[in-house]
Formats: sequence, C-alpha cells, structure tokens
Amino acid sequence: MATAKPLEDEVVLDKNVLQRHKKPVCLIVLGMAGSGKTTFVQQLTSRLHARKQPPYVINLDPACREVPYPVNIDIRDTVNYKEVMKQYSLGPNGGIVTSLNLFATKFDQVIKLVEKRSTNTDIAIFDTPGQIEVFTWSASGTIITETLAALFPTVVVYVIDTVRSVSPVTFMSNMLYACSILYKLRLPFIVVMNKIDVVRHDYAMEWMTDFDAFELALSSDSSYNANLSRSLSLTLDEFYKDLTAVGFSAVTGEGFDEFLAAVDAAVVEYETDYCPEHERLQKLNAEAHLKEKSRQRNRFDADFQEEKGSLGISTRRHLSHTSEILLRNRAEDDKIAHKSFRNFMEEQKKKQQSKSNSASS
Ligand SMILES: Nc1nc2c(ncn2[C@@H]2O[C@H](COP(=O)(O)OP(=O)(O)OP(=O)(O)O)[C@@H](O)[C@H]2O)c(=O)[nH]1
Repeated sequence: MATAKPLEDEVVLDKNVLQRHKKPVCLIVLGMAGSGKTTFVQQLTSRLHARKQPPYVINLDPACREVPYPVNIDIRDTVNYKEVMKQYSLGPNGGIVTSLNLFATKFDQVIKLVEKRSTNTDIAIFDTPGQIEVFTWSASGTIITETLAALFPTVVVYVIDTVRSVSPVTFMSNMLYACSILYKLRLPFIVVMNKIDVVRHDYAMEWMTDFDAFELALSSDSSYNANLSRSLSLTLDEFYKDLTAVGFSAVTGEGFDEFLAAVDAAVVEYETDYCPEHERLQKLNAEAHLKEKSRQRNRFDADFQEEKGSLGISTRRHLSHTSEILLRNRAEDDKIAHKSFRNFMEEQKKKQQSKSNSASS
C-alpha cells in the first residue's frame, strides 16, 4: 500500500504541486454521509488561504443548509433543490439527482470559470452531496467527473470516518465502496482517513497490509457478514497494494502536508497513467466511430443500389401509367371543350336567324 510521505521542505512541495501545472488540480471530495467531507474542505481551504494559495471551491451539494467555507461556485445559486422537489414531485434523493442533472447542463460555464482562474489558482475543490451514490452512480456525476478529468489533472479524494470504521465489517463496506468508485472512475485516488484526532488510523493501515491482523479483528465474529469480509479482504489485496491512504483530522488539520504530498503524487499518476490511457481510449473510440460510420455508409450505398434497381422499373411503370391517364384526360377535356364550343356556335347561329326573320317580317 502506498502512503504519501510528507516532504521535509514545504517550499519544495509547493513548487512540485503548484508550479508544474498551468491548470489547477481538481480534487473531487467523496465520502459517506457524516464522514467529514465538508469539514475536510473547510480545513483544506483555510490552510491554503493561510498560505496565500486560495483554492477555487465549488459546492455541488444542493441540499446542504450552509457552507462553512468561502465558496466560489455554489450549486444552490443555480438550482433551488426544494423547488425542484416540489415541481417534479420528487423525494429528497430524487431532488438532489435532478438538481445535479440540471446543474450538469451548465457545467461548461463552471469549466470556463475554473479555466479563467488557472493563472492564480492551483487547486480547485469540489464538495459533493452526502448521499454518495447520488454523485458516483448518476449520469451527472459521471459527466462532471469525466469533463474535469479530460481538461484538468483530477484526483478523487475519498473521505473515511476512522471512528466508525473500527468495526472490521464497516471498514470492509467502506473499502468495497472505495474500490468500486476507483474502478468506475479510474482516476488517481486518495483515501483520507479522517478524524484521527479521535481514533488513530494505524489499525486501518495494518488491516490493509496484513491479512492476519484483519482476520484476528474478525475472529470473535462468526456472522455471515464477517465471513464475507474475511474473503473480501483477500480479494481486495491487489486494490490495497496501489492505494494511497493518509491520516487526517479535519478539525485540527493534522495530516495536511502528507495530504498535499499525496496530491502531488496523484497528479504525477494522472499524467503518466490516466492521460495516456485516456488518449488511447479516445483514439480507440474515434477509430470505432469511423468504422461504424463507414459501415453505415456502405450499408446505405448497398441498400440504395438495390432500391434504385427495383424502384427504376416501378417508377417507369408508374410514370407511363400516369402519363397515359393524363393524355386520356386531356383528350376528354378537348372533346368536351370542342362540343360545348359547337353548341355555343349553334345557339348563336339560331339567335342570329330568329333576329333576321323578325326583321324581314
Ligand atoms: N473529531 C472530529 N470530528 C470531525 C472531523 N471531521 C468532521 N467531524 C465532525 O463530523 C460531523 C460530520 O462532518 P461533516 O463535515 O458535516 O460531514 P459530511 O461528510 O460533509 O456530511 P454530509 O454533508 O452529511 O455528507 C460533524 O459533526 C463534524 O464536526 C474530524 O476530523 N474530527
């Protein structure tokens, strides 16, 4: 398992993280409700401000009552979550999803604003809704994450409550969730073990590196959940190996330097692993798109040729039939016109004759 080592010289760290990129590093903060995401963002923001490196902060939680940090973009200024619930007759979670969807349609404007700050902001922080699945498994969450990752160095920060995770089964649930997000987003990932001012995170670090220690923690539990956690722990071994985890206290700020070092390493990972993979996938997508386009064109051409053949005969038949009718109609019309003209002339003749008869008598 990778743990970020705090650098001794803070100035060197700042140069590494903050000067290598012309674009800000985007941190997407995720975590279960109550894990401490908002307090974490608050702590991070105030420390960065104290260093005269104010971050650009975006709140993506439409349902939060108040934001305890200076926020640059707030979803609540764009979407009224309660109004959305009322208008679409939705419950709280549906309201959050729909609000996020509405906000995602304007995300290009957020991107422009973050880009504008590129010269004087090194970190952009995105605080997400407490209902984690609303962001991680929604279309808007995916759109937001993928758009950011395509344009900026982007890192997922997964906040875990160290106090609640002392139970091995809860710890395993949290890790499974982290694993599923990592494999879904495939972005550099940092696990922040929060609240270390209450419970140190050493136990969790040990469980991730030593299966026997985790097994021992579960030994008194013979429930189905415990057995499942035991076998899952073996399965997650590979995941743990590449995972970066840092202890943090969102209340005291302990772990801040270690966290920044982890961000620095994650940005390198973004450049060396994510970007080439992203480009490779984009190339593959473009190739597949071209292939599909040419397949459709060939199919259209083939269908057109086929139709042209059969349509030619029927069209000719149709045309000759139509012209026959037209010719027949015109002849009929001529006949009628001719007859009525003859009648008219006859009548005129009769009128003329009767006039001359009366004049002579
Ligand atoms: N002792 C201690 N308490 C913390 C820490 N971080 C957060 N808390 C407390 O944990 C509770 C939840 O914190 P929040 O920051 O609101 O958590 P959240 O994940 O944003 O919660 P949601 O918005 O519901 O998702 C609050 O009472 C915080 O004061 C920490 O590092 N140490």
